[in-house]
Amino acid sequence: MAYYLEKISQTKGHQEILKQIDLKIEENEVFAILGPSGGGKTTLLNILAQIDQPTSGRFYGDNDAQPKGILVFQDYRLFPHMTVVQNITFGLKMRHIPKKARLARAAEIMKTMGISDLAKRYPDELSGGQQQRVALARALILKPKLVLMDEPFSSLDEGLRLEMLNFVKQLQQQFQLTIIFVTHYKNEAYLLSNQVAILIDGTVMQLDEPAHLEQAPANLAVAEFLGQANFIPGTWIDKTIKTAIYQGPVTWHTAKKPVTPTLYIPFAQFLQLTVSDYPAFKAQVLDHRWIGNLERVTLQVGTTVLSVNLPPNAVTTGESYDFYFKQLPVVY
Ligand SMILES: Nc1ncnc2c1ncn2[C@@H]1O[C@H](COP(=O)(O)OP(=O)(O)OP(=O)(O)O)[C@@H](O)[C@H]1O
Repeated sequence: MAYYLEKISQTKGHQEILKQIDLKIEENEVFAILGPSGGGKTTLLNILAQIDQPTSGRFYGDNDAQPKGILVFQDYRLFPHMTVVQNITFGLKMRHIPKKARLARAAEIMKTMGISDLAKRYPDELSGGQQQRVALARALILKPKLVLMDEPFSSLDEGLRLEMLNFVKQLQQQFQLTIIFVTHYKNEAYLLSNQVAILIDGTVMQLDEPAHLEQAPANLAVAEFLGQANFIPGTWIDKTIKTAIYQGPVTWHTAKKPVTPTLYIPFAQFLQLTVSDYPAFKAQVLDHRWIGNLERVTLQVGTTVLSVNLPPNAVTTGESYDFYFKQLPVVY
């Protein structure tokens, strides 16, 4: 079943927390809602979980059906007096699923999550990460129609968080689950979902693929939230922009030409040392640091300092280089 959010608004007191949210969530997909703190993510999930009523708008399934079988995944506490397999099969037992079928389903899910050998242990004999895996297995074994997850792994360290996200993805595919996943970490959203909705100030500001989001944020608010970019204020001189580091032609992704333009230079994929049709500026290298397969290079142009990602050993500290835009630079 696909799910539809139609013009959902929520007002509390005088505050308009959600403004006319329209979204469609396809069956068997992980749909990521990404946004800063206070953007309205939890308020929206509470409406989808039917804990709260919207001020206006509707949440419904195919053929106007009321969504059922919704599971909110947030409580990791395991039953301390039950073994791992008893914890995992508890929900199925409550639903009167026969023991043989319960154990078969538990065996399948435990195998996926690499916890088969923990089956007979009690929660206090497990590491934090193992407990998380059991909790995830215990929830998803119920094969809910729709799973809502509100920053479920935000308290975990990065390694464990990525591991849990991989399990979510695997279980989602194995059990054909529909998941709405809310987060303020863009990498989590990108890892889980091909379509990401950016929720800022109660408005879905962009619904897009991760790569396109980074290349062409819909507006300045989205670009600033996604971060990893330089924002240089400028003024118009006819159709060109004048900033402290660059003067020349630009383009914009917003519907209207911005009144006070801000030059947008993401760290990645916008600047290069190879000559192009779009000369940018001459800059001195202040610093360059290894960040995986690239280097984060700090540049100075006049009194402006900016950052850019370049291949390793492309530059030397103290030297000056001519930089070029890969394409016509963008303003917001
Ligand atoms: N009951 C309420 N009455 C008034 N304002 C509220 C109420 N609940 C939430 N808000 C406000 O609505 C806005 C959105 O809150 P919400 O918790 O949905 O955001 P969020 O994106 O989930 O943030 P976080 O990631 O910090 O949890 C915030 O400004 C919050 O202060």
